[in-house]
Amino acid sequence: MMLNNLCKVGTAVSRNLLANSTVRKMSGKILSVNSANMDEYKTLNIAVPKPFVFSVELSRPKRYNAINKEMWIEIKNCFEGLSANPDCRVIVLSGSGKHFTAGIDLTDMLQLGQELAEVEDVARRGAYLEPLIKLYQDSMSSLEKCPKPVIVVTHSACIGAGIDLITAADIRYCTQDAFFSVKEVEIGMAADVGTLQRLPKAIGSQSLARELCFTGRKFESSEALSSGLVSKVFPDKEEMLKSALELAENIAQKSPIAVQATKQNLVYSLSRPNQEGLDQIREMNKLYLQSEDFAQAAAAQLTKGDKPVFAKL
Ligand SMILES: CC/C=C\C=C\CC(=O)SCCNC(=O)CCNC(=O)[C@H](O)C(C)(C)COP(=O)(O)OP(=O)(O)OC[C@H]1O[C@@H](n2cnc3c(N)ncnc32)[C@H](O)[C@@H]1OP(=O)(O)O
Repeated sequence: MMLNNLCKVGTAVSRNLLANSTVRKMSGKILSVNSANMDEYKTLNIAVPKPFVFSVELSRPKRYNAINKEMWIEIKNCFEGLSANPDCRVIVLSGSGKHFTAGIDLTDMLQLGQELAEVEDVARRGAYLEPLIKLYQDSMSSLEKCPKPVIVVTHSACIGAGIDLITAADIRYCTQDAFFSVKEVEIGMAADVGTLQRLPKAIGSQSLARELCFTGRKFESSEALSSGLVSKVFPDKEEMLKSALELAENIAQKSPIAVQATKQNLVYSLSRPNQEGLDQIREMNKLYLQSEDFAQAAAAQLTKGDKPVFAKL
């Protein structure tokens, strides 16, 4: 394989020297989030601000982007659609209006309470709730399962379900005025759609994660930064979005095979022994090291040539 790869690198070196960019045949996959149906979402604004970069904006500004049932469903559909969309390599997730999100829509919850009250038997109420909780869990997990990196940018409030959402993303930025709260205990419930699983890993301190989850106390951007929940703090939303888009553009120019395999292996390795992570990446790379991307990118590094242009994936 090594010999084969070296040959490929050699071929790619000469190809790169002859032509700095390669035109690739485009994939003809059927997409769930493509330019034709991007406008169909009621609670999300979807745009393509840069090549291969999608922006997804929570868009219920009058309700502070409180997540109602429609938004839970749309988040899931959107990220599942983008997972399969070869035109999408990186996603920037933001919130419109005054706050990033006020968490779950509490009026939806009241409505749910009324619906449950109409079901007499406790086991049947449980059977009604179980698939709903599963749907909401799958909605948040769709960010983590999406093989494309998700950069989330939060401003002002990020509460309750907002923490479930952002901890399922890959990279988190916030503004100076941002504040956070794992508010579930305050509304009398244990967080059940991802925070308890992902927050301790995101910040690396079980002690702090547990304190935040048991108390629901509000914490500011400075503590989000020092704890590792976010990796950068910006003076305002405009600067944050600009920087997130630059980062997204940078990632989008790299081999989609390399980036997506990297995300998949990072996510896979998070909750497994190192050996299992190594086994998975070995299985993936025995295929991916034979791809044109590897040959092209390695050749460009070797010759200090122009940035390669990678085919859609
Ligand atoms: C299966 C279950 C899955 C997931 C469960 C997740 C649990 C959670 O998400 S727990 C967290 C729930 N959210 C909250 O407790 C947030 C409560 N709201 C606030 O703390 C504040 O409103 C704020 C978001 C910090 C904004 O403050 P401020 O800017 O001062 O505005 P307000 O005057 O407080 O509110 C204006 C307006 O918005 C309504 N509103 C706020 N949050 C929600 C919400 N989560 N759901 C529905 N509506 C919300 C608030 O009631 C006001 O409404 P008016 O009609 O204007 O009075």
